[in-house]
Amino acid sequence: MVRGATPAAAAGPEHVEEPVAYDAILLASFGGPEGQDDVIPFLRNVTRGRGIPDERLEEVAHHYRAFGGVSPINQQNRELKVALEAELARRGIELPVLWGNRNWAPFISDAVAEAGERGYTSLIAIGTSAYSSYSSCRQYREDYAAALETTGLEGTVRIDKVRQFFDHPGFVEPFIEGVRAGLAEAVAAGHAPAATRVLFSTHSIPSTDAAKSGPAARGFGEDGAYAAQHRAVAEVVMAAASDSEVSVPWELVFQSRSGPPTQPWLEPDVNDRMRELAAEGVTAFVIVPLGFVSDHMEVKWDLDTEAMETAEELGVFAVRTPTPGIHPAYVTGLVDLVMERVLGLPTAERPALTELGPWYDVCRSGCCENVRLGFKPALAGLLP
Ligand SMILES: CC1=C(CCC(=O)O)c2cc3nc(cc4[nH]c(cc5[nH]c(cc1n2)c(C)c5CCC(=O)O)c(CCC(=O)O)c4C)C(CCC(=O)O)=C3C
Ligand SMILES: [Fe+2]
Repeated sequence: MVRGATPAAAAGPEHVEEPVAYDAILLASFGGPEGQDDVIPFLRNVTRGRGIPDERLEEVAHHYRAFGGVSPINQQNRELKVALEAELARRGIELPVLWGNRNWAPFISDAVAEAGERGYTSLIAIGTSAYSSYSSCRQYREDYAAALETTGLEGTVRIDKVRQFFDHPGFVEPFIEGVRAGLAEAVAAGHAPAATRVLFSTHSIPSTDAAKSGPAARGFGEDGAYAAQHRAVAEVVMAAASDSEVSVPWELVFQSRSGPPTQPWLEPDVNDRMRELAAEGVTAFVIVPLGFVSDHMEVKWDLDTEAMETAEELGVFAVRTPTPGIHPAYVTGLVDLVMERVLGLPTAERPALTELGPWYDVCRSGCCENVRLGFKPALAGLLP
């Protein structure tokens, strides 16, 4: 329900829900392997039912193998959990944090089973993904529904989720600091603003997923809310991080594409674009992992390894700016996102740095559907 006739509320569908006295926070993430023997079973979990070609699986396995079969993501989530617990304690908020993953132990269903054992009946989920798309939003909502089914807790435990937080100041602030520092480095290395590019990089997704991202009724165009949200956040970051007299051009690029070559995914690829721009005379790149919350494998391999090799090959300057990780602004922001639901804050009191937000507490019907995989039950969404 919307309280107060705020312009945002008046303009669109209801964005905010009634307050709820949640019992616990469900920190939900992707999960990753923690040893060589985990790699293939993990990749089978990730690609279940998707027909990703074996060559690609081998290729991805190779990325993990190069790091001893260990993805950094689980350790990063353990650290995030500890940081959230510290911030909750500091603010005197008595909400335990349960952590579970989509593709590796501890699984989301393990965390939900534990909630059931402890007698919790309402959970507020934080998915470690900021934007709207099937992979970054709806699939988590499907996982919550599946976890309640697996554990037999349907009808006993309620799971809500915090809004997608792409434009929440706590998520955006670390990127602003990173771009400011990255631009300063490029200048210090003697690169002119006109010969410098800020490349905001995010996970490529199939064009069909992009088109379906966000509520259809809002008409985000062929790349959907996913691309619109990234562009809007990039504008905010550039405005806040740039010197008012000097303007450095920026672009949105994509990385970590998979799937068959015949299937269209969002482009351009970060490496391809670096090559084109270098040929046009660009000498410095500030690469911003805008689509990622922490330095997991997509960042460590696709940016820190591959994109840096591309830069070396081209003989250009490149710096990769930090992800939010456990930046205090991000951790505080995540707790704020939980508390706006506990308190049932009206739209006008919910911080959002772009005109696209604050995003919905409950996703609109049909939002972020996957036309390739078909319909699966999902929580925290309006029914058709
Ligand atoms: C939008 C998006 C995010 C959100 C950004 C975020 O949440 O941060 C994300 C996160 C992640 N993706 C990850 C890993 C993988 N993603 C895969 C496959 C895919 N991801 C996709 C999209 C996304 N993925 C898509 C459309 C596919 C193809 C499958 C399909 O057809 O729909 C595959 C399978 C092999 C391959 O295809 O590459 C792997 C191994 C990891 C873990 C990294 C680690 O271990 O540290 C993380 C955090
Ligand atoms: Fe992925």
